Amino acid sequence: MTLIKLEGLTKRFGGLTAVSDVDFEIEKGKITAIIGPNGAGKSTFFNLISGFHRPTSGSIMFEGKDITKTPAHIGARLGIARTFQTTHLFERSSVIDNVIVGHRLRTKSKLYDAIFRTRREKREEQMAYEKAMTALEFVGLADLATMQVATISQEAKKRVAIALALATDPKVILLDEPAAGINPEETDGLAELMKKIVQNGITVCTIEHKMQMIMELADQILVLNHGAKIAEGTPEEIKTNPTVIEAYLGGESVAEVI
Ligand SMILES: Nc1ncnc2c1ncn2[C@@H]1O[C@H](COP(=O)(O)OP(=O)(O)OP(=O)(O)O)[C@@H](O)[C@H]1O
Repeated sequence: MTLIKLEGLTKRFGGLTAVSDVDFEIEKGKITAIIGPNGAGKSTFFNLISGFHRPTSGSIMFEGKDITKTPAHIGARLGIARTFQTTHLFERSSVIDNVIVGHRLRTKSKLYDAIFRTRREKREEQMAYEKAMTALEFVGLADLATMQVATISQEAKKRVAIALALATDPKVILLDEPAAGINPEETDGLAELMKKIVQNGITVCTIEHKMQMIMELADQILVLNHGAKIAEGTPEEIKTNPTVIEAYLGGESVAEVI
């Protein structure tokens, strides 16, 4: 079943076409990977789906609804969550406070509520704490909840970034290079976490450069090059696709690389 349907998705920055006329469907309950060389348009593609950029043309349907012009905070409420680089975390705050802030940014209290401490505000504060704790337990970080982010490992920070997205109760989570900068063992741990997310009914869409991980993990892969879709398919199909081999790997012998 299709969760997100993209048609003719295009984003231009001045004269540069970062995403070019992409048709693609993200399947519900699956792990989809977006791959492609540096500058291929992967991050822009995520920014379009999550509403951080508005497409120049084309459309985005989410659960059959047109969300092409929906801004990010509304997209988050509809159930689209994305992770950011770990550099976006507040290093001097605790792990749990980081997750709570992430959740609060997406909940309803307005400044008025915060100042006058309305009942809704207090209720939301309690809810945010509980959501944050549940998300931390889910990603295996409950023990680190009160630690300052600056003192935890890079891998734990990656998990905090994921917890932050999970705390918003998403239907789909967009992961931006979750395994960048961590060792192979930790990469395996993150792959397990992605499987667990999907098993819990949340669709996963990930940008990742670690090919071995993607080939073992993804159900479907979208390959972008210069903003355009050059291939889509299962890992097996992508591994042997001559266009992918040529464009993505510069014609290198493929077998060892993928
Ligand atoms: N806000 C922006 N303004 C202008 N150009 C941009 C902007 N964001 C991205 N670009 C350009 O769009 C192209 C695609 O960039 P994007 O970051 O989406 O690629 P990517 O595949 O995520 O790359 P990487 O793997 O290096 O992160 C690049 O040429 C980039 O310089």
